[in-house]
Amino acid sequence: MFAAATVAIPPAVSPSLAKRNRGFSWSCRAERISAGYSQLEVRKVSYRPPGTEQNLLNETSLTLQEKSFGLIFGRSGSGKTTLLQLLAGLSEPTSGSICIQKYDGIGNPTGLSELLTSQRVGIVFQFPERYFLADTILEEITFGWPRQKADFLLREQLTLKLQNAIHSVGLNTISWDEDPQSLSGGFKRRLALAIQLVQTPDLLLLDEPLAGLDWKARADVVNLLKDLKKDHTILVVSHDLRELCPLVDRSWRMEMGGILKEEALPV
Ligand SMILES: Nc1ncnc2c1ncn2[C@@H]1O[C@H](COP(=O)(O)OP(=O)(O)OP(=O)(O)O)[C@@H](O)[C@H]1O
Repeated sequence: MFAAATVAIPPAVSPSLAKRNRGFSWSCRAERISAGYSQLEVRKVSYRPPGTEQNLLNETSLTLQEKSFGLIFGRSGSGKTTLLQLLAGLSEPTSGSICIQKYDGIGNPTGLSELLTSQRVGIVFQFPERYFLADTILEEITFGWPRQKADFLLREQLTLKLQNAIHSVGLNTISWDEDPQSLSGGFKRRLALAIQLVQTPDLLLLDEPLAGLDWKARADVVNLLKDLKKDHTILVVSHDLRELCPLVDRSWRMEMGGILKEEALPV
């Protein structure tokens, strides 16, 4: 199940977005070359939904370096989507933490780790197109953008990023006046990705990005993810291991009860 009501809606633009753009950038290429790298660190995260008796996740840990592609696979109901929801800040871990840690060129941590905030994460849930709300592509992407006069600068920044996002998902050949529902399956997924990319997330989470697409659209989305991987840190939950295998840098199997083990893809 996916908490899909948020799918088509770009995360509300908050002051922390502007702050993030002025401050630390996880994806700063120059810094990475001269002074090491940053990575996502999920540290012994357990999760028990309020009012329930059982943990859905049990001391889940993983690390994923910036600009890497991670894939989590495993049986239905094992807790994969639950983990993505925690990473996106939609629920809070019962224990453990989710951080970004910087390292120097020889792998020593530099400074304190920072908690991963929801403003730094973009998430595309399964079947995102089911939740498109607007009549045009432009309205769909700008839905939820600040409308107040005082937010003019923020809107201007988002507009600049919009061009990049549209270009990076290959939607630039399509009129922004088109109805999102008239797009092909593959282009609907592109639109869902563009909505998230406008917010320049440090981490992009995708839940079953190939689900429900025909073979052509699946190949298109795989190629798109290959391109996005050059500039983004991507963590995917999927059952489509064979198609995604060439992109994967690290993979984990989730077992029932939310137990995560690093393991090569069984393909
Ligand atoms: N809020 C909740 N309260 C209680 N149980 C929940 C809650 N949310 C999810 N679950 C249960 O937790 C388990 C893990 O669900 P989750 O959707 O994370 O699995 P999944 O591995 O993503 O499955 P799939 O591959 O089918 O998408 C399921 O048994 C689900 O019914």
